[in-house]
Amino acid sequence: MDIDGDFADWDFTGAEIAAREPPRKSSIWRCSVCTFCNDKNSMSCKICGVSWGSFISYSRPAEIEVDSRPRICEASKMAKSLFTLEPQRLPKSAISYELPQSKQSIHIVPFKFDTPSPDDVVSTGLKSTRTIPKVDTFLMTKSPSDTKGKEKKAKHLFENTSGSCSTGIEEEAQSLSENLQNLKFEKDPGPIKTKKPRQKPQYKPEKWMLTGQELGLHNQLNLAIVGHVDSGKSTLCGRLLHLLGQISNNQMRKYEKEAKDKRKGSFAYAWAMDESSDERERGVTMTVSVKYFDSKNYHVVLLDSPGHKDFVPNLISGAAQADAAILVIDASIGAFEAGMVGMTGTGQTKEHAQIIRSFGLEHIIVAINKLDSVEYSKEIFDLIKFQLGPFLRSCGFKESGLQWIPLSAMDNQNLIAPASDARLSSWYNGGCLLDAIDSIPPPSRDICKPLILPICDIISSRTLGQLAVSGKLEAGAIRVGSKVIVMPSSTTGTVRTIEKNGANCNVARAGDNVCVGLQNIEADQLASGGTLCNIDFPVKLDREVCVEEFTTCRALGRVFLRSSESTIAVGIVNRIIEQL
Ligand SMILES: Nc1nc2c(ncn2[C@@H]2O[C@H](COP(=O)(O)OP(=O)(O)OP(=O)(O)O)[C@@H](O)[C@H]2O)c(=O)[nH]1
Repeated sequence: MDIDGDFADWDFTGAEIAAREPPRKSSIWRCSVCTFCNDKNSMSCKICGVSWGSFISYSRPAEIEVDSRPRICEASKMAKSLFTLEPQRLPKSAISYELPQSKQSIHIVPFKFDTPSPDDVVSTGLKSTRTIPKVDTFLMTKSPSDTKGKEKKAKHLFENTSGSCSTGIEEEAQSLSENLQNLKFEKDPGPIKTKKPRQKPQYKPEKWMLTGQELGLHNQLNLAIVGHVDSGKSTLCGRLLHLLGQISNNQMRKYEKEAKDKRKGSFAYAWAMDESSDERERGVTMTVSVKYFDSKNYHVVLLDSPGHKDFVPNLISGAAQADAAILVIDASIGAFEAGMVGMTGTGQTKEHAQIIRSFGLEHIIVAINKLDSVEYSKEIFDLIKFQLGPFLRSCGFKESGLQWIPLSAMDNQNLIAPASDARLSSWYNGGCLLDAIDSIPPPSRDICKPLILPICDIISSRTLGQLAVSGKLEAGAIRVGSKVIVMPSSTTGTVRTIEKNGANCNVARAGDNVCVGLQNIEADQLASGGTLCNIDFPVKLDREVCVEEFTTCRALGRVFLRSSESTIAVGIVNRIIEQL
């Protein structure tokens, strides 16, 4: 696979990275992301801009045992640093060093965290600003033939400046030379011999697949609810469902009583979403909980995601199914900051925003919650907007894709109607949360393409039969009796039942979240991460993971690499190369 994206040291082991981090007493420090040797006085890396200071604010990394040897999970630290960059500390323009003796100048372009999203790159042709000019930044070259000359050049710079100046240029030249020595050059494998991509026959959708969209019946909006742990996501969802009649008063009274009996009275609304006893006991969402309500414009599927960092993989499976998101921010004192950075670098606000943008989501409602705990302060609302806005824009969200809604889920302020509390209504006269949801533009659906249903979960239920899979239809349509092929096991089966929005139905189309009961398939032929496909149009494969080129199917063209419980790289599949 040829993968494009933002990568953070994912090709090194934690121990290797640890070995490379210089002791602070040295005259240089080596950037753990790009390995560039920086002057001791530089607070951020001159190549990639990662802040040295951001590493030291973390507590000592956990040691884990691998093959009976202790290993330090430094990769996790590196990844965290990506999400805790402080933009104002990055060098804003290219840095030029004049080396007077050699009459040479070195021009270094700073790292910018404003890479266009994969969607922008593909659909608008935008390019990342984080490119490094070949001629100027010779340290980044990997061609062995280039290297000899450039190594000479660096040594020459070092020799010419050594001992003759005391301005830091000597150290700079030394670090250049060291950087060259530390680069490992792989033998150039030469051009890769590839087969031409297989020509697929043209797909023609059948009539029954199209009707829903043509009649305008299909306004489903899959809405992921994300945000730092305890920001109030489940409470917000529970409140909305109760206000919109999806939870009866009787049911709500039952939740209140049960929560009170367990001394967790404040979690009554969250209990509507967190249904497992483990989740209720711990007061923490662990899996993505799915509920529905109807707004003026949409049939909304709420995907309440876990906020705790241990459950980010579950959040990813929720984000993968979403069309838009609500990012919930806790406005209470200290909580917003914890979500952004946290004392131990565990703030999930940034990571979640990155993840949802990487899944191509363009519309995000920032719900600034718990304003009741700060007297509905306009200053706090503005401050959060001021601090979070630039970060969201740097992730690739456009101004037009962002909506900022002040609210209190607990006090029912500004959820489905304008705020009644004068402390909020005195300064806010914009729309409520439900208006913001209705103003999200309708998502486009690939109904006219062959079926693609990535499998999120394998489930067994009485109504669906012994074997069923759940997930969101990314493309095409499916109906009871459809023959499907399961990839990567390449086994065929028949759709026995379809469950959508908790009820049985006969047809489901792109955009629907469904549970599909299957027959004539064995359990060991199904796995999460696999894909149900049209029998004549299976996804291309050369090993046991289902991917498609991004331009063909966005959902199967995205790649996330996670290590030590952190997202360390995101990217897209540009090309699937079949080696001869
Ligand atoms: N004061 C105040 N407290 C709130 C509000 N919304 C939620 N809470 C409280 O915040 C705590 C956490 O709420 P949850 O809804 O479980 O938070 P969460 O984000 O779903 O938690 P995870 O899914 O575990 O990350 C509970 O004690 C809630 O009562 C609010 O608007 N105001």
